[in-house]
Amino acid sequence: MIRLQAVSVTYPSAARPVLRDLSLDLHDGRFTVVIGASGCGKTTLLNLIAGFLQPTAGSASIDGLPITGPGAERGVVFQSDALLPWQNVQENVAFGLRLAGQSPQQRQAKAREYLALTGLQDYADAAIWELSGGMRQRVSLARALAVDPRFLLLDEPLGALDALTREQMQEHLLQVWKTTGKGIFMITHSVEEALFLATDLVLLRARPGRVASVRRLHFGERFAAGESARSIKSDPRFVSLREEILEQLLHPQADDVSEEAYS
Ligand SMILES: Nc1ncnc2c1ncn2[C@@H]1O[C@H](COP(=O)(O)OP(=O)(O)OP(=O)(O)O)[C@@H](O)[C@H]1O
Repeated sequence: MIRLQAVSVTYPSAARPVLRDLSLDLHDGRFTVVIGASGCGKTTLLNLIAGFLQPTAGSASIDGLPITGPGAERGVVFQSDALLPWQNVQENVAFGLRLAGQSPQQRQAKAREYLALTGLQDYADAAIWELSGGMRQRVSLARALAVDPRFLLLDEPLGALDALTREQMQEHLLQVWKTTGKGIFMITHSVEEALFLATDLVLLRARPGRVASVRRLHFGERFAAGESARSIKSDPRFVSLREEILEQLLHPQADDVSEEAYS
């Protein structure tokens, strides 16, 4: 488990903390989604978990050991895909494996496995510029998965995609989550996306960033168990919760921190 305990972050150039006294647990195998107003500190939170940033106060740990930097058990996928345009799809997926010292045969086998998992088995030899935005994000996902991290950290990975591709990618992410059993931590600006994917939905308050609520949800689990996305997204409980969270984002109230459970 990854644990943030009473973390605060103040950037050297800033007078006020971006995150203050924030505590959050990320459980193995669960899909934690963070939503909050622009600038409330979501990426800062991800950077803490990834080990790119150290807290000014409080602690970030994995299995009780301090997070002191990036680690192979935490794979990161950014909004812009950061693929290497001079390498083909398979070489991009195998990139981390080469850094890990694996042989060319091992790299090829692993890359093929994760290309199949992300539905790109027919594109191993394709150039990056030949791919659509959704396919590029799937290559990024395959590259992060190939080094077999315990947790995937996704910073608004679907933000640049058109609406239809985005819905398809949401379904794809749930399938990958179900197949691999990885813990996922994801940032999104879409309330509907957050509700559909999350087992743990974290709402952040702004200035300074802190946890307003953590909800346990089961909509993504229902999709993983075979229910259709349309049926889930039109479920009255889904619709009313979407409106409730939108209202909380648009008109934040007092700083009550709550733990709630929804089906
Ligand atoms: N390296 C930095 N130095 C100084 N200030 C920073 C730095 N990185 C982020 N900030 C500031 O911290 C605040 C939170 O930024 P962050 O990117 O974490 O928020 P966010 O919720 O991810 O935003 P968005 O939803 O717009 O992507 C912003 O006001 C931002 O300007």
